[in-house]
Amino acid sequence: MSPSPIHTLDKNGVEITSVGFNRFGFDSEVPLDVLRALYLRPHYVMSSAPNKIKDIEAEAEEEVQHARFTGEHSAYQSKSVYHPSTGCISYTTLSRFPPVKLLAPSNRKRILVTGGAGFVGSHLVDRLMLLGHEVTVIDNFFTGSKTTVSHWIGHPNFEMVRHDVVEPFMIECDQIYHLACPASPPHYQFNAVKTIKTSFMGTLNMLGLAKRTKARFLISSTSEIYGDPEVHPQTEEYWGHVNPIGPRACYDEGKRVAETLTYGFQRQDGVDVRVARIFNTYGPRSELRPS
Ligand SMILES: O=C(O)[C@H]1O[C@H](OP(=O)(O)OP(=O)(O)OC[C@H]2O[C@@H](n3ccc(=O)[nH]c3=O)[C@H](O)[C@@H]2O)[C@H](O)[C@@H](O)[C@@H]1O
Repeated sequence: MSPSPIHTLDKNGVEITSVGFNRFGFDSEVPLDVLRALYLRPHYVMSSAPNKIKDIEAEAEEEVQHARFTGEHSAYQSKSVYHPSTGCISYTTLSRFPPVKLLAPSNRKRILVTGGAGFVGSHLVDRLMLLGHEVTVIDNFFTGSKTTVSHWIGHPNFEMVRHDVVEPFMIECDQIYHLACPASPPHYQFNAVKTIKTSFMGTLNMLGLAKRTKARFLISSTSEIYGDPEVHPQTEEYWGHVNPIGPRACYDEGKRVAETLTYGFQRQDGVDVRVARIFNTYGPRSELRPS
């Protein structure tokens, strides 16, 4: 038999079922059991016992006790469970997230990922989140989709902003991964001027941010900077063979100028930079069409 619900009485012995008031056209009345559902359950839980049966029993008992105060509103609260054996912490709000490492604040980086809703970006976001960092994604969703990172939305370490990198973006961060750019021929040729503007202005804005915040900066470049190469395989010393006015130039030359900017900021301003020239990639979340 489940324990009887808890009733709170006022000084006249009348049960209190709500707080706030509804008068003068202003309604601030909230049922008490809804409020209790939000604040009564312990938010932070330590779990050292991998014993599943014990955990399930303890959780069931907690549910019963919680339901005595909260009636039908028992599932409204977030919870954080720390597992000392793996050093991970699981956060639960209304949905449950994969466990991420619990890092000491000094090891936890504030990381900005531009283009983080895209194919490569979303896998990077997964990795950084699982490692326990704080990740902010900015993306204009031109080719990316919120669904690629929707499993992190609501997580306390995750933020997503709809923003076009051609406009400046101000944030305090320790690292910047700059991936925002249309990457497949139909996408980058859709608006060639915008593509090269994104590469140039976007990279300039992100390098400016890296300079101001002293953030480490990585840009995802491309094997296309080699153009139509005369050397196979291409080594980093090879400078490429690019047609500057051809239909692919907006992407190829855009990434080349982005690399030039990146090394310019390194030489002039001491920005800590990395360039990753990505060759053809595919996998889960990539589009099922040739690119
Ligand atoms: O292989 C490569 O060379 C490319 O790899 C990735 O591109 P990928 O993940 O394959 O492509 P998408 O899935 O289209 O991701 C690009 C992301 O940038 C975003 N984006 C695009 C254009 C723009 O102006 N702003 C912007 O935020 C898109 O919405 C998308 O989320 C990198 O994001 C590119 O910078 C890199 O050039």
